[in-house]
Amino acid sequence: MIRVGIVGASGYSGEVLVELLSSHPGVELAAVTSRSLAGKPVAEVFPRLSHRLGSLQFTESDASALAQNDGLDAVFLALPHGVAAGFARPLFEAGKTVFDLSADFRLGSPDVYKEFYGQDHPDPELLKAAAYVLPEFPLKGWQEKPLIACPGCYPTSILIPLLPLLASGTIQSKDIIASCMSGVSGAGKKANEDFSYCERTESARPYGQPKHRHLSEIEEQLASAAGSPVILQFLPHLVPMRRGIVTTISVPDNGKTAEDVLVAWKSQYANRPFVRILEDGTLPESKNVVGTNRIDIAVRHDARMQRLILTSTEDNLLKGASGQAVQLMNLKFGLEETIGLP
Ligand SMILES: NC(=O)C1=CN([C@@H]2O[C@H](COP(=O)(O)OP(=O)(O)OC[C@H]3O[C@@H](n4cnc5c(N)ncnc54)[C@H](OP(=O)(O)O)[C@@H]3O)[C@@H](O)[C@H]2O)C=CC1
Ligand SMILES: CC(=O)N[C@@H](CCC(=O)OP(=O)(O)O)C(=O)O
Repeated sequence: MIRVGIVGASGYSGEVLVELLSSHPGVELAAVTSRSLAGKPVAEVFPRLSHRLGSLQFTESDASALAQNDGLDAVFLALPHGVAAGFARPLFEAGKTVFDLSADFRLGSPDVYKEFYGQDHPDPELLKAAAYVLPEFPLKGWQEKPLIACPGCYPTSILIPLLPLLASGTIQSKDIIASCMSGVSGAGKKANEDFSYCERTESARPYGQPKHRHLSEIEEQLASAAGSPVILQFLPHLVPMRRGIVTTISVPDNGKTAEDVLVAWKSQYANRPFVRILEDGTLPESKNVVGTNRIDIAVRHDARMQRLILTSTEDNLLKGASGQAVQLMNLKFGLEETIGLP
């Protein structure tokens, strides 16, 4: 059994981690923390999961107490960026495996972090210990790293379609446009008028354009696959759904067809359980993946514009966050990749 803890479990991704890890057959959920819920039974806060939570209680989000807890092998950080790094350091020094859902260890350079996140990196030295891992496109040897940076939600929806195409030279690294729609849970559990029911129901809007913070992570990963710098236009939108991301990418066809894209995708994803390539004429739709750890992808060729259209959809809280983190835990600890995942 892997003994795990979740920090920041009162938030959206933390709750999904509680849901997944409390029913995972290879895991003992040993610690669940929150500043606002410390002392409360977890079963009382999440009644729909109460049948499998026993007498587990929320404890304070205290980094040194978690580091000193010999009953923990791995800890999931479901905390805001800037905060997560402060927890990662003591856990790392205590020899725990850390799965960080925030952006604190996703970038190679503290300068790029500062440019896109508007603050100094909290622990630049620790960046060297971290590995950014998209499970379908892993770096060699990542399992040896003690600190795993889980990819962001939008980045996952963009990288899965694009990485194999850039790595294989099917497309080139110029003039790529990604337009994405996210459900409101993507913003976290914010008590903010902009995310209230009346503001968001039946109303969608663009935001974060033209320089959303996820561009840094997306461009870094695309450049590493392409072997040269990549600049992307990223157009996020907030839409009235609870969960889900729908992404449409437009890219020059480089003389290639939809069939060429399918060949590159299949060679990368043929045996990957959570990537479904739609070849039956249907297009990705969020309702078909929400509640699962899957990402659906499809391609169309626009002969008039000489461009390829790549589409994807995922659940931002599963494949875009907590599901992907559990998938990474499975792989890191040598379990079957799909175990405990919907
Ligand atoms: N929502 C999504 O779709 C995705 C989120 N992520 C990332 O995962 C992380 C968590 O996101 P999400 O669950 O949405 O966020 P939420 O805002 O829903 O939850 C974050 C939790 O962190 C705790 N927290 C906040 N500030 C502090 C602090 N200073 N010290 C200790 N704990 C703190 C809070 O719990 P309390 O106040 O009870 O302690 C809060 O409930 C973020 O970094 C986010 O960017 C990644 C991919 C997708
Ligand atoms: C709808 C919405 O607001 N989404 C968030 C991104 C989701 C998220 O939490 O970002 P990470 O993947 O980096 O952790 C945003 O645009 O900032």
